Amino acid sequence: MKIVIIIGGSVLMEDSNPKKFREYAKILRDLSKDHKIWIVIGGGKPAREYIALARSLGANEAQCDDIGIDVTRLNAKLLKIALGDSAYPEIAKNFQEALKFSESKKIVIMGGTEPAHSTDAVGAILAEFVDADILINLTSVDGFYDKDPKKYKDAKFYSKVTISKMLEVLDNKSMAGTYEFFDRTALDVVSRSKIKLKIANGKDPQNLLRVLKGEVGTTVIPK
Ligand SMILES: Nc1ncnc2c1ncn2[C@@H]1O[C@H](COP(=O)(O)OP(=O)(O)OP(=O)(O)O)[C@@H](O)[C@H]1O
Ligand SMILES: O=c1ccn([C@@H]2O[C@H](COP(=O)(O)O)[C@@H](O)[C@H]2O)c(=O)[nH]1
Repeated sequence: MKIVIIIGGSVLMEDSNPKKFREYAKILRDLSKDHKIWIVIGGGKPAREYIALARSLGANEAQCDDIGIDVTRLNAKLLKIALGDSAYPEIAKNFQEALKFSESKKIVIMGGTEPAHSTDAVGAILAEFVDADILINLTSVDGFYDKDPKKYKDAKFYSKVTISKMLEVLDNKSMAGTYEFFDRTALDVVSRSKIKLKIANGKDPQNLLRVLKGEVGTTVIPK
């Protein structure tokens, strides 16, 4: 299978813990023996901090996004180091490179590409570009809820959800560093190409294997 995996910065950069990187590296190495793997890494807290500082120094939104992209690529380099020989030695800067690098049979890693969307959109476009069989988004919550579960204790979990329901519920902001959960550009791409998308909690790296078996997370129905 061709698998594109988005690992949120909220997951990988949560506590600057090398154990998390090593655990992911082991699972990804094993998976790559049987599947073609592309990884997209988000920015997390470090990206928000850099963006906030840039904004307070007078940067415009595109410049703030550009700073965010740099941080996602820095995070991507950390995973590349953890993966060692199993990873392609360069971080892909665009989709053409991601496809070309995958001819090496190594795991290909990306961060952001250009301003005005999040790494969720990068993952969705990459999945479209390489004709992936599945797109997996590993984030800091168990999947989609009818409202933000970090703000509302009574939020209801959805094991299956349509894109139109997600668009109804999500408050999709479009300022640098504020794209939450799964951004609108990403949802549009998933919808137009009917990409098989699953969203799960990546804080436990083993969930990557569980989500592939359909044991955890939310399955997004492209309607
Ligand atoms: N309806 C919802 N269902 C689930 N989570 C939601 C919802 N609305 C808002 N959220 C919030 O979305 C957040 C998940 O996105 P977040 O931007 O934190 O992570 P990420 O994309 O995994 O990482 P990063 O953006 O840091 O790379 C969670 O913090 C959650 O509280
Ligand atoms: O292709 C991209 C990817 C990211 N950005 C900017 O970086 C931050 C951090 O990425 P997250 O996916 O939110 O972790 C994002 O909020 C954007 O400001 C971008 O512009 N383009």
